[in-house]
Amino acid sequence: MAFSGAKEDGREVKIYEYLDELSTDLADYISELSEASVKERGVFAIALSGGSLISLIRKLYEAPYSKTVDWSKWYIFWVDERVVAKNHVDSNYKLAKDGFLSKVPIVPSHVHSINDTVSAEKAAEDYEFVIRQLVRTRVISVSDVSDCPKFDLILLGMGPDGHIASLFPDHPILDEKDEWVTFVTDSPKPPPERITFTLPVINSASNVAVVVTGSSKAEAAHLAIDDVGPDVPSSPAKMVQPTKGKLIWYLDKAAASKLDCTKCSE
Ligand SMILES: O=C(O)[C@H](O)[C@@H](O)[C@H](O)[C@H](O)COP(=O)(O)O
Repeated sequence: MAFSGAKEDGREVKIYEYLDELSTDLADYISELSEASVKERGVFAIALSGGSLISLIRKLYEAPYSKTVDWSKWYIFWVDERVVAKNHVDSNYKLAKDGFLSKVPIVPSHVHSINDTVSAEKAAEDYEFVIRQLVRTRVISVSDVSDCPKFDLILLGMGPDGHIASLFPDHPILDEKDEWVTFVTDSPKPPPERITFTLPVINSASNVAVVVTGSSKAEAAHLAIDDVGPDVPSSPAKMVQPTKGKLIWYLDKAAASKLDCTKCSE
């Protein structure tokens, strides 16, 4: 690892020279959280994003994790999903299924994808309903500071504009306080129709990891992580501030190249 540092607010920033190293560390981190959560609650509720994240968690289906992780206790959710059929090339479910879920023995009934036969609005409503049922049975824990679900782990990617999940800069849903899952029909990143967890849900998680690679994300990473003052473009990624949970940024050197830290280029 090139650099790992903790910020005053408890956030951790990890920067890697090689993607392979980042992927191994990420797999270590996820398997440790899974073990701790299974020990404490008997289950592990994890929410995935789309994009490059899925290939960056690939080490999880290799040894030793493929054998040591208790896959039967995993429950899978999506932080955001594109409103397309599950077999569509744009589907985050398909991406995760082809690139991860089909390679590990997760119980099919523990995989909670969206209803792909309805409108974005209805899909968001249905997904929130599913999550509410699972909060009731404590498959998903509940936050003791908000009434929000408390996922054991939320994995996020970030776009070059600083978006996370399907929460885009300056979009009114960044202010959503009541819904757990909402929808957009005007996403600047195609496809336009998506459902997404809201910030209160993301910030109620026990653990959040933002995994970012590539130089196109360097400026957005700087704006989200560094103390840049108020007069800067809106950054949804900067609004990821778990109330009680732990936040870790996993960056490669290119994505970290504009961070204000002296040791980052070591
Ligand atoms: O469905 C989506 O589009 C994603 O969930 C989205 O939030 C993604 O995580 C970022 O856009 C980063 O994607 P990349 O890592 O591929 O740049």
